Amino acid sequence: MTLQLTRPDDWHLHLRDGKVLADLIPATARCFARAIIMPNLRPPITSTGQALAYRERILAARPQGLAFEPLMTLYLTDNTTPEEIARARDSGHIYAVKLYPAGATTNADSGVTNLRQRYAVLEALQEQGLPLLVHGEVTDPNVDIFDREQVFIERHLIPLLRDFPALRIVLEHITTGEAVDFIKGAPKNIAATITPHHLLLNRNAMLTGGIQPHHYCLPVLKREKHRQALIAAAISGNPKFFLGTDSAPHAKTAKETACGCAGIYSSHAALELYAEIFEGVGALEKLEAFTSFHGPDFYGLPRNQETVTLLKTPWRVPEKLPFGDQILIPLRAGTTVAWRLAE
Ligand SMILES: NC(=O)N[C@@H](CC(=O)O)C(=O)O
Ligand SMILES: [Zn+2]
Ligand SMILES: [Zn+2]
Repeated sequence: MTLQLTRPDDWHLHLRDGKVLADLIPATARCFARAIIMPNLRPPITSTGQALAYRERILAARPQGLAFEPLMTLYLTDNTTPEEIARARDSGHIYAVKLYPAGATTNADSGVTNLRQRYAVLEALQEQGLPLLVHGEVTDPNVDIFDREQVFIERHLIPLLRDFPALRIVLEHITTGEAVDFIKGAPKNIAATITPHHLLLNRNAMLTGGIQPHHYCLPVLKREKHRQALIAAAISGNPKFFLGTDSAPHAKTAKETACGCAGIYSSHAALELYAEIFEGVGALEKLEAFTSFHGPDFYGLPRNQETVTLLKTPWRVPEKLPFGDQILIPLRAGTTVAWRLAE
């Protein structure tokens, strides 16, 4: 059995920087034509100049003969100016601005401390037509970690929509039924990405049989009923939901330690795993729109012209992958994946 799809794009990717770029890019470039490159480096990508330099480093590490195009983003801080947003827009290479509530996730300590004080910059985004990508979790220590997405929607996202009705917003890596319902009911300038891991796993995968650090990510995995709601959204054909892997590699040593960091690496098998999920619920005919149409349509970019082919050829995911001087443990390490991308 084979499946032909318009070449997809990854609308949420962490490529990191430095030596590891050369290890990471091939897995994405073999499959995806473009990817939104998240800016949460250390230090973060906060200026147009930094984003353009980072883009050059990515292009330099790109394997020969692969046409992969990185779509750059800026990291919103308390110091981002409206002028920087205009510069970003004019550069032609920056496609969005990322909001990390300060401290919400990996490398988010330079994030926004008070959204209400950033209204001049949000105004500029709305005017320039650049989407705001949101890590949608509150950091309030009094809010249970499993509720942080839902509370973010109530406290921050709903007021944001009201105050900036023309701003395009992507609620990244949604994890709850509440987020699905919110997105479905929101105006058409609001969309969401869904990761393979949140479609495949519930929180048992992180907390049974001993703690499973390679299944720890943010927003944290949720209950089964939320996973079911995400699957229903992904296969619904609703153009507000599209592919974003949030593939977020960390060295094995940084995951398998006290205070291990958040992030799951999936680029090595991302499209294959989405196919597995859609096939599992008898919805393969809905896969292409989710992987290849809804994202570019939302961003106002052309859909890709070429196609990719998935073969029903089971293969075994390696136990580990190279990551600069270190190694990383990929999602589904050592297990079989049913679909394989044709070379
Ligand atoms: N998703 C994660 O758990 N981690 C991401 C950051 C993010 O996307 O929130 C990372 O950069 O490692
Ligand atoms: Zn995030
Ligand atoms: Zn991410």
